[in-house]
Amino acid sequence: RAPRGVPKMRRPCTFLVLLNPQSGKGQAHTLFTRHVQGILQEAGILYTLIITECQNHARELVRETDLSQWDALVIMSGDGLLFEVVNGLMEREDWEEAIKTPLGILPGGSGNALAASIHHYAGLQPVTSEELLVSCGFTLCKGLVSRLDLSSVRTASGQRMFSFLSLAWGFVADVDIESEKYRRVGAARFTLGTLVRLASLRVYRGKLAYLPAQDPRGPSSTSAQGPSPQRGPPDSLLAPLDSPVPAHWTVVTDEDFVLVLAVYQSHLAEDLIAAPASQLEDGVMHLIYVKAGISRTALLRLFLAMEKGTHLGTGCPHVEYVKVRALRLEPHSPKGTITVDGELVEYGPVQAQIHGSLARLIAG
Ligand SMILES: Nc1ncnc2c1ncn2[C@@H]1O[C@H](COP(=O)(O)OP(=O)(O)OP(=O)(O)O)[C@@H](O)[C@H]1O
Repeated sequence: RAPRGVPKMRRPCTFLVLLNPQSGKGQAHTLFTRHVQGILQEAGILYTLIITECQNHARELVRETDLSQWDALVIMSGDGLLFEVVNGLMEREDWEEAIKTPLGILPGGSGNALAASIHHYAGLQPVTSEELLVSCGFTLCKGLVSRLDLSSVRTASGQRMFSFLSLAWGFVADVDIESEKYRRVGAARFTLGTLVRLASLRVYRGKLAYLPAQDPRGPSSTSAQGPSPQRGPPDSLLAPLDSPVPAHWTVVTDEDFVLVLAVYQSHLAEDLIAAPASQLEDGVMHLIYVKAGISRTALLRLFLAMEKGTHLGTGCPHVEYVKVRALRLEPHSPKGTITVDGELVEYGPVQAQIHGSLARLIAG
């Protein structure tokens, strides 16, 4: 039975499953057939399976399709394909309705942060790989639909995207992108990437400012808002990127960082619990930043503790953690990497604000 207040999907129901055959170790289709197909059939769930052929295939498909045919859109891949689907839905004229289509995730990638987060939110013992896939398969069959926060991210060229997972700059973003070449080793790619990056640890210069979630003035909007969006809700907390941040924001005095990470789910990967306190619809971004001066050993210890989600309680003086509703990052380093949901985006000034409960997700 569904807990009180949690909507359950009607039966029989029909899913559109979008599967990226290249995700993770390139075995997503086999994994789906072996571990998920049978569970869905036994649960009486009908589905149409579409194998994505290239980048943006899923994005274009959900932008154009008649969504009334489907009770849910299910993504079997890493987090990158879900990022495409979320943005495809937000690009539609009927975005407000479209983004309420229940989404489901089946881990087929090497990171699988959202899948691991859903498993964690259900209070289950941590599992990885195929066990996580089976757990997510059962979650889909239960069909309990939760609300999901999305963050609106804006870059200097005026690009706007919607993100369900993270915004990263510095160490984490570098590891995410540099470790793509090790994707064949699966989730271990991040451990490998972390060790390689630790050997060439560097400092990232820039300015960071944020609107704390506990703003005593309450959820105030700014008077100098950015351009009104064509699609999606207005970013009422953000000033234009070429203007100063609103006066009541907190401006971080340090300008030398090792990493800046805003995460809105508990997990950053199957075995990295970056924000253990995070929930699907807590209406905040969990901002974690590490100031320059941290030793390699301390940083390694931090990542090892992150595997258990205990890193924020280690008392490391270089680590700061704050819940925010909006933030702005202005890198000074001429070159660098910024990722949104693990995907590379335009490098330069970037800002984001959380939009609580905008999307829907099948979770436990
Ligand atoms: N058939 C395909 N061939 C190549 N790329 C594809 C295909 N289908 C989707 N893509 C693209 O692959 C990218 C990576 O997908 P995704 O992040 O879901 O998997 P992954 O990279 O294996 O997972 P993870 O991020 O967990 O490592 C996405 O940007 C997606 O658009």
